[in-house]
Amino acid sequence: MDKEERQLDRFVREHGEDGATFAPTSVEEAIGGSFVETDEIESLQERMRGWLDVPRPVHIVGPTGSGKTALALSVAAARDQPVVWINGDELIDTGSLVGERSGKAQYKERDNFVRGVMKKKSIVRDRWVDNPLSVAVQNGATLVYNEFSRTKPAANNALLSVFEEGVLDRPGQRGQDRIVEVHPEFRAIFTSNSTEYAGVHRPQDALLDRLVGIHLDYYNRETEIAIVSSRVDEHDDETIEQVVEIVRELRDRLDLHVGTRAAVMVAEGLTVFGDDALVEVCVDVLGSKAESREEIEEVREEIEDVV
Ligand SMILES: Nc1ncnc2c1ncn2[C@@H]1O[C@H](COP(=O)(O)OP(=O)(O)OP(=O)(O)O)[C@@H](O)[C@H]1O
Repeated sequence: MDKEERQLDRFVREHGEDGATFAPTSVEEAIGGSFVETDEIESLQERMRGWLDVPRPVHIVGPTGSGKTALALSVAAARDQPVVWINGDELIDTGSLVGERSGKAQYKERDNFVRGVMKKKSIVRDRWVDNPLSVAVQNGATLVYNEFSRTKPAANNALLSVFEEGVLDRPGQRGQDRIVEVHPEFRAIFTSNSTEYAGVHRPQDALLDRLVGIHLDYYNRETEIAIVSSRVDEHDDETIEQVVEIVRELRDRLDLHVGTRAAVMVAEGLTVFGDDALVEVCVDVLGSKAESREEIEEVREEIEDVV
């Protein structure tokens, strides 16, 4: 294998034949456990499924750690179609959504034009790599575009013609390959964080105009108890209920986003440090959100008061 062949071989091993990476592949993989469905969650899933059936893309907006990603993946996974995942990022550009030319592909041609004399010819061409959006629209996949408002609006412009005209423009492609038809089974679910969404990352109105927006708050008490007990099985019901009560109370009192993830983490901490360490465990779980020593001391005081 020469150098170029080795590079190509490594690229294919890392990215697959078409260059696209898809991760995570299931809701269980994304949340590291089984997905809990309560009445509250089922009713949200039903609402999302209804809009996807219309078909309209769905945008879930909610605070950090409230369960947006898990919910989006659960609805995507329940459709009998492949799921394609994109994580929004400042560095994403049009090419990383719709495909681009990436490296070279080498093809070998053998000519046997004089009997017994073999001529080998190496042809090197630009290699076209489809990326998640172009893979999803062509294969009728359900696209889950997590935190899409972190991507610069200019890159997300590629989505406008997908929803409006049912075609995807791949500017790096030439001729008739440039425009691809959107597969009739293609659907899209977007998530974004309520604080970021309202701030500097607000996506262009032309895109928001084409999405149905479903605003999530933190789940109700019953759902949070069900989620925490599904994630940490070492505790009795009473301990789980206490953890959820404390987290919900801190959520109201503190000027921090205290999501369901925090409740799961507190329950995990108690399995290691024991129930007597409840205050310390809560301080550690919320500690990374406090910006100064003074703030963490205030957080500790509130925790002690609540516990
Ligand atoms: N229905 C559910 N079943 C089981 N666990 C869940 C469920 N919903 C949320 N969780 C738990 O809560 C955590 C947070 O959920 P998720 O990652 O979906 O939140 P998010 O709102 O997307 O967070 P972020 O804004 O940080 O991306 C998950 O890691 C998982 O532990």
